Amino acid sequence: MLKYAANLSYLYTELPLVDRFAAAAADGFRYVELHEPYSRLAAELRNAALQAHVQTVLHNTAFGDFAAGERGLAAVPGREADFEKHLHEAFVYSSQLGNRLIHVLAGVADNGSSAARATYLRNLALAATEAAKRGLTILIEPINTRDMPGYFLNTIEQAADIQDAVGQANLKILFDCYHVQIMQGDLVRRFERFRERIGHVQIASVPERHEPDTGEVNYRYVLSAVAVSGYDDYIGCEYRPLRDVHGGTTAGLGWRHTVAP
Ligand SMILES: O=C(O)[C@@H](O)C(=O)CO
Ligand SMILES: [Mg+2]
Repeated sequence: MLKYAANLSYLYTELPLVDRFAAAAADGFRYVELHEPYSRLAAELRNAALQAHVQTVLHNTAFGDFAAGERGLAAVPGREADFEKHLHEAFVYSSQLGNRLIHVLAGVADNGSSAARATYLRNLALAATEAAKRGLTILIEPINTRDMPGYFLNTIEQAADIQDAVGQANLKILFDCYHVQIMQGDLVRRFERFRERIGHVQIASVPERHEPDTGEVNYRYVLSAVAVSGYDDYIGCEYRPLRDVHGGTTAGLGWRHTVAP
């Protein structure tokens, strides 16, 4: 049985963030994930999760100045001190929320640049070393260049190369099927090939990023292959509900009965 985590940055956005924990629980989710928890006090979110009896499994390091185009800082030369602040903040929230996974955002940087690569390796080594002391796993996620032009990390192969260069066991790949399908395709074979390197999976329809029972990807097939592989980490439900217009996130959860093993 795969373990599904409701992404509270995309699902239940009809509600304030603290109320989304209870909404997810009411729909049967036992796990949730977040992009940026930093707009709320960690204690407030922890209480919301505790009261709803859901476990937070993942959050990201901060985007930074989103309006100015920042999408994280790990691969951005010259911003190491700011990256370290983001990392520290992520650890503080994880100690409050209890999640063991932190997605470190690479940021916008030229992935042909040796300075950006060196900065990324330096920051990831630091993040993985500090995370290991806390029993945490650091994730890196290839993101498609259509949604995030200029983002440093775009393919699973590039992520595996970075993983090898950092060489720390608690640095894993976040395999977001939505991004992988847009950039590369061959989802099942690629998942199987990199299976041992993957620490988290996310799903959404392609190309619209709605519920996984719409769009071009056959998630019934893909998720069955993931289950058969013995994958026992989480599946993040990171989509923008199409059926919001018909009455909110809950109305679009039928896919859990039709495509989810
Ligand atoms: O796929 C995504 O966009 C996210 O998983 C993320 O963390 C960055 O926005
Ligand atoms: Mg994702």
